[in-house]
Amino acid sequence: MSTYSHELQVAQLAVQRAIILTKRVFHEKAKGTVSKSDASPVTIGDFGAQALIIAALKHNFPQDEIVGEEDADDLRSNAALRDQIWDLVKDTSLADSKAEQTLGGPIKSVEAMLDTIDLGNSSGGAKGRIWALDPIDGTKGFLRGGQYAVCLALIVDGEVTVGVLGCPNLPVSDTAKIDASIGADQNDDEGKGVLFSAVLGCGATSRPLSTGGLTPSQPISMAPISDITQATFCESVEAGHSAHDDQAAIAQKLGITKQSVRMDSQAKYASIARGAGDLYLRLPVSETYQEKIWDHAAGVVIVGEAGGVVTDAWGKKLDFSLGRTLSSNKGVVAAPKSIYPQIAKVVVEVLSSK
Ligand SMILES: Nc1ncnc2c1ncn2[C@@H]1O[C@H](COP(=O)(O)O)[C@@H](OP(=O)(O)O)[C@H]1O
Ligand SMILES: [Mg+2]
Ligand SMILES: [Mg+2]
Ligand SMILES: [Mg+2]
Repeated sequence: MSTYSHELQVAQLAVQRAIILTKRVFHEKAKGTVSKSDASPVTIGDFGAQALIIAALKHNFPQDEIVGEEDADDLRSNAALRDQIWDLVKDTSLADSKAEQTLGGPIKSVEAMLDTIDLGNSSGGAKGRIWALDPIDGTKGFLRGGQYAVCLALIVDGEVTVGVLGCPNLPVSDTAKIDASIGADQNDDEGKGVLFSAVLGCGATSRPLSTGGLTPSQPISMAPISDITQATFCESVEAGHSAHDDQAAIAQKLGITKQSVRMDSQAKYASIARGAGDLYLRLPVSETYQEKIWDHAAGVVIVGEAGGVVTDAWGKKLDFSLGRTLSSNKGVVAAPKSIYPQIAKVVVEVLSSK
């Protein structure tokens, strides 16, 4: 077995199992949404997926730390919400019994579920093995019926080493370039659901999601691009998460004529890694906001292994060793190696002229 193959296998199966749960919630009208202290939304899907994934990690790697986005505080004071989540969690398992066994089987009780969710409370850091978990990335997209991703990465001594992104609403077929329709109204499951993975130094792959064991994978790589004016660039749907105006100015300076493709979540990283789009721009909207490690860890290693470069808006490598946030970075730029220098230069020009 090659290095990290067990970690990769567990991470892929854990994400795949969690997506069985998130898809059930996605297709329901009432998603059990509560508002967090920063006014952002969280749903029963986020809590349930975090419980299932942490349970699988703790079963296989009891010593590892976990930085998970959610905690169980709201559930300890809200019995109705807690019971709704438990109903989903206790009934979610992989259809392949060997795969389910690998993950340690079901969580034993509602109390164990709450404690498991709270195991995502690591403060992160530069030493040892730390998993970064975003149980639903793009919660606003999830609520809107758009793209979302279940994201898991292993950080070893501050370096992202394994990354897995489950994207239930991306098309299995990677032949088509993405367009504006990818961002919205994904209510039909037909031909959708992709699991992306990478191990540092070993390349990136994709495979169709399943509800049992892992399906065969294929290598992925970014699209070769010589003429930057033909590039497709991706950005968030939410104007509150990245600066649409700065991104439009950068695209214009680069001579990009195509409309940007707006989609929620790390599905943007996945889409450029498989060559369905070319660039991902995430310019900061606020001086004070610090990007969260779970919003980027998996995407960064997948894009890197697919032949891309990911830095912050000033060309600095993203530093995952500083805790739960990327406190020394601002914004994100992701692009194929060949055109990255051209883009980085224009990003700095646009930011400096403000
Ligand atoms: N002001 C801000 N700037 C950048 N990112 C923000 C932000 N406020 C929230 N976010 C993050 O943006 C993520 C979604 O990114 P995107 O816009 O690419 O879909 C959210 O993840 P969650 O949905 O997991 O909470 C959240 O962590
Ligand atoms: Mg959130
Ligand atoms: Mg997120
Ligand atoms: Mg999230």
